[in-house]
Formats: sequence, C-alpha cells, structure tokens
Amino acid sequence: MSAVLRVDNLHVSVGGGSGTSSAGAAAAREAVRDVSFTIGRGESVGLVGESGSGKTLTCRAVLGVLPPGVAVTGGGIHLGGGSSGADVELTGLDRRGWDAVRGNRLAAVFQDPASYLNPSLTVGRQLAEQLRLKRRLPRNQTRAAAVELLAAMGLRRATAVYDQYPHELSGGMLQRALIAIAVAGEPELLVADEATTALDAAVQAEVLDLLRQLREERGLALLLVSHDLAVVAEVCDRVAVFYAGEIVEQGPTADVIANPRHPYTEALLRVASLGDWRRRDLEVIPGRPPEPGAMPVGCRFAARCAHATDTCATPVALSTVDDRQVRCHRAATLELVGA
Ligand SMILES: Nc1ncnc2c1ncn2[C@@H]1O[C@H](COP(=O)(O)OP(=O)(O)OP(=O)(O)O)[C@@H](O)[C@H]1O
Repeated sequence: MSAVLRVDNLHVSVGGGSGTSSAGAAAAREAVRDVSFTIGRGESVGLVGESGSGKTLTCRAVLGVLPPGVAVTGGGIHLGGGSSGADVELTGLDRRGWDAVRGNRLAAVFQDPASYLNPSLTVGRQLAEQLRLKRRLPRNQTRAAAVELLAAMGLRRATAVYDQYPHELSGGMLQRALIAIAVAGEPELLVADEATTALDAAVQAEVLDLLRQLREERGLALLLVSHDLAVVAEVCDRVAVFYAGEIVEQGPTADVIANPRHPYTEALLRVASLGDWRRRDLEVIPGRPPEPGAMPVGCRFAARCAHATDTCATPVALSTVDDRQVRCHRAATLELVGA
C-alpha cells in the first residue's frame, strides 16, 4: 500500500526562544520525541494517550500549524505521491507550499467546531466558498454542490441547513458541517483531533460512523487523535500509544487491545470506555507522567509501572515484537491483560 503520510523520527520542541543574552534564552524541551508512523490510502491510524502526551503537537506538525514557540526540531513528515499530487516533504515547506497542501491534500477537524466557523455567515455560504476555492466551481453551481455535500455528511433537510447560521445547529450537526468543509477540497488525509470528544455518546457514534464511511467511500486516510482507546477502536486499523512525548506501542488496533505488550497500554485499557465499561468503575492510572523538564534517561513510564525492574532505569528503544513495535525492556516476557 502506498503511504499517504509518513512521519519519520519526528521531534517537536517547545521553548528555546531566542533571548538577547544567554541568560535570557529559555531552554528548549522536547514535547515529541522520535515519533514514526505511516498511513496508507484509505487507512486510519489512531494516536491515543493521556493529556499532554504529545498527540496534538504531532498532528499540528503534520498540518503545519504549530503554536508560536513550538517547532519541528528533527525528523521528517512526508506526504506521499498519491493519484492527486506529488511527493512533498512538509517540514521544508514555505508559506506558499503550505497553501498548496493545506485544505487540498490535508484537512482537519477539531474538538470545538463552532470556533472554526464564522458566526455571521450561514453554514452553506461557508461551505460554498470552500467549494469555489478548492474545486474551482463556478458560483452558480456551488449552492447545489454544497447541499449535496451536506446531505452526503448525513445532514437531514440539507437545503434548510444550508441557510442556517452556526448557532442554529447542534454540536453533532456542526461537526458534520465542518467535516463537509474539510472534505470540500477532496483531501487525501483528514486529521481529526478529539473531534467527537465534546459530543454525547450517541452523536459521537454517528460522527465516527461518518468518518468510517468517508474512508470506505472516498478512500480518505484518517489520522484520529483521542484520549479514549474505545474511540480509536471504533475507527482505526492501527493505533500508536503515546506516553510522555514518545510512542510506547504501535500495532493493529484489535491486536493491541486484545493483547497489549506495553504496561502503559494495559493501564490505558482499564480506563477506556471499552466493552461493558458502563457497568464497571473506570480506574485512574496511579501517578503522573514525568515533568517535561525532568525526563528520566530510562523508560519514561517506569515510575508508574507495576512491572518495573532495575533494567527499566536504562534507555529503552522501540523494538519490534511480532506485529508490534514496543518501547519496553520486558515486552517479550510480560504477560499483560487485554480487554
Ligand atoms: N503552545 C504550547 N506552548 C508550550 N507548551 C506546549 C504548547 N502546546 C503543547 N505544549 C506542551 O507539549 C506537550 C504535549 O502537548 P500536546 O498538546 O501535544 O498533548 P496531547 O497529548 O495532545 O494532550 P491533550 O489531549 O491535552 O491535547 C505538553 O507538555 C504540553 O504542555
């Protein structure tokens, strides 16, 4: 399968801003370290992990929208040459390069759809404008194309929705409208960062269904971020588990869930809304991740790990065990409990 996206040994650092003197310059710290994964055409990959583990900065690096003071400091992000475009190394792009890629080959939806829409324009006008810009449709065709796209996103009474303002739509409808705007340019990859987190469970399931359908029908590749493994399990072929800025386990989602190889993944399974989670108390993973400025040289999870031994204080690389990549000294011997 040809890769739509290839992230190779990505490092993202925060701070390290220039000061006028050496005393004024803040020390940079790595918020994302040595992250690698690939997404094929029509494939979906989930990034999962606790808050602050580096998922969002990884997505933002892919989209070229890192916040001020945060930068890619190593590795590469490669957009593959699919049917619709050439190979592009994203980390080297200038502003014009990004304009050609963003919204055309890459698009994104985030947690709070209302904040990405203009409150004073109807949803339909905002979508029609995207269709005009991205598909170069003449103005007299954009209304019909926009209504068709809104209907394809599962919005009932799409003609009426076209003329509504963002505040007149529910959260689920807004997210569908925003997904319509995101796919208006027929991108190869859609990044969805906690896109269903604020929705109630039933609406969340519907929006996840829509994402699945877009993959199947349009061959759209998906990069989905969630703190909840259950959400990733709904949609993603493969999952990368993040802890303290690193991928600690990566593999086929069903296998990772049934048979975790990293103790952090096992812990994450106990806090995920998987299976009959409504009938059990979701646990909290005891302890906290290491402080960003004080990362241990060995395994970053060791201080919270029930299986840690002295070896875990030494540096640990990502190694391949069967269908899995795991960053754990004990991965080959531990017997962990899946869901
Ligand atoms: N704009 C920023 N300035 C400084 N530090 C940042 C910034 N954005 C993120 N960080 C830091 O980088 C690290 C990774 O954050 P990131 O947002 O990628 O995590 P996350 O896994 O997506 O968490 P969440 O689910 O809370 O968004 C954290 O330590 C965070 O505090």
